[in-house]
Amino acid sequence: MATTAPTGSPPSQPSLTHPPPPRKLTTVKALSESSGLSFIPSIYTFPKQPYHEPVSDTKEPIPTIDFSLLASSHPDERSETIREFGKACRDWGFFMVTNHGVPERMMKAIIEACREFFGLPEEEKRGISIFNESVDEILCWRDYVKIFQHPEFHSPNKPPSFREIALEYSKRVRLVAREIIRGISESLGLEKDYIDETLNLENGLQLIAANLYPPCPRPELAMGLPPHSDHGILTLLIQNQIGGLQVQHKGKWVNIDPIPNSFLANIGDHIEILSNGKYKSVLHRAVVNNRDVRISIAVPHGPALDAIVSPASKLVEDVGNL
Ligand SMILES: O=C(O)CCC(=O)C(=O)O
Ligand SMILES: [Fe+2]
Repeated sequence: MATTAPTGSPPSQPSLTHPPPPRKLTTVKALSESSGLSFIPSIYTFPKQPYHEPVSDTKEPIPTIDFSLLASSHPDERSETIREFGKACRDWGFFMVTNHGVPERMMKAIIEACREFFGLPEEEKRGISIFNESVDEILCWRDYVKIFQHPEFHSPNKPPSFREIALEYSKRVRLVAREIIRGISESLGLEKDYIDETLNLENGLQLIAANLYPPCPRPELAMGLPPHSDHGILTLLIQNQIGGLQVQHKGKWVNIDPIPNSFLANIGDHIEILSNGKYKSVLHRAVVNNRDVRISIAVPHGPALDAIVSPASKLVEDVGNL
C-alpha cells in the first residue's frame, strides 16, 4: 500500500493540501486512469475517524441460506429455512443466498454490461451516470449509476445489449427477492404474504444500482462508499469477486467475501420499521484497493411509492405483551 508523499511535495505537507482534480476529469475512473497518479486529490480524502476503525478478525461466518429449500416438498425443510432467515436477520441483517435459480450467465452478463457502460466515453454517460457522490464535501472513490427497473423499466441505450440483459436480470432477481421477503414475513410470525401485500410489492420499487470502484493509489485515505444502511425492504447484491464490502457486526467491521454465484442479501430500513425494530437495517460500507477494479451491482427492492410503512400491529402487540 503506497504511503509516500508525492514526488516534489515538501516532507511536512499533509496530504489534505493536494490540489483539486483537474476540471476535465469527471469520473473517478478517468481520474484513476490518469497517468502517474500517485496521490489522491484532497477532496477524496476522508477524515481518519470513523472510517478507519479496525476490522474484525471474526471467524464467525456470515449466514448462508439455501434458497431452493423454500420450495422443498418437505415442510420441515421450509420451516427450518424460515428459522434461518429469522436468525440471520436478527444476528447480522445480512446473509448469503445460494441455489437461487438465477443463471450464472445472467449474473456475469449484467456485470459485463455495467462494466461496458462505465467504459463508455464520458460524453455518452453524462446525464445518466452519477460520477461522484459527496459526503460533507468529500467525494467517494466510486462512479455509480442508478436505474429504475420497476414499476417502470428504464435503461440506458448504450451499450446496446444493456436493455435486454437488465430487463431479464431484474425480472429474475425480483422473483427471488419476493420469495425471500415471504420467508422474512413468516420468520417474523406474520402471514407469508403480509409484507408483499401491505407494501404492495406488485407495484414495488426496484432499481439497479451499479458501482464501479477504480484502483486507488491511496486506498487508506479514500472511501468507496461510506457507512450507510439501505432504504427499502431487501437488497440483493453481486460483485466481480473483488473484495471491498464491509458489514458492521457486533460493533466491528467485517470483511465480506461472497460465495461465487450467490447473492448477498441485506434487509433495509423499511423492514426495521415494519418489524418494529426486531430486525435492524445494518450499516455497511465499501473500501477500495490499489490493484483491481471492483464492480458491485446492488438491486434494492422497496415498497410501492404510495405504500405507507408502519410497524406490523401484531409485532406491536407482541411487545405490549412482554
Ligand atoms: O459496493 C458494495 O459492495 C456496496 C454497495 C452498497 O452498499 C449500495 O449500493 O448500497
Ligand atoms: Fe448499501
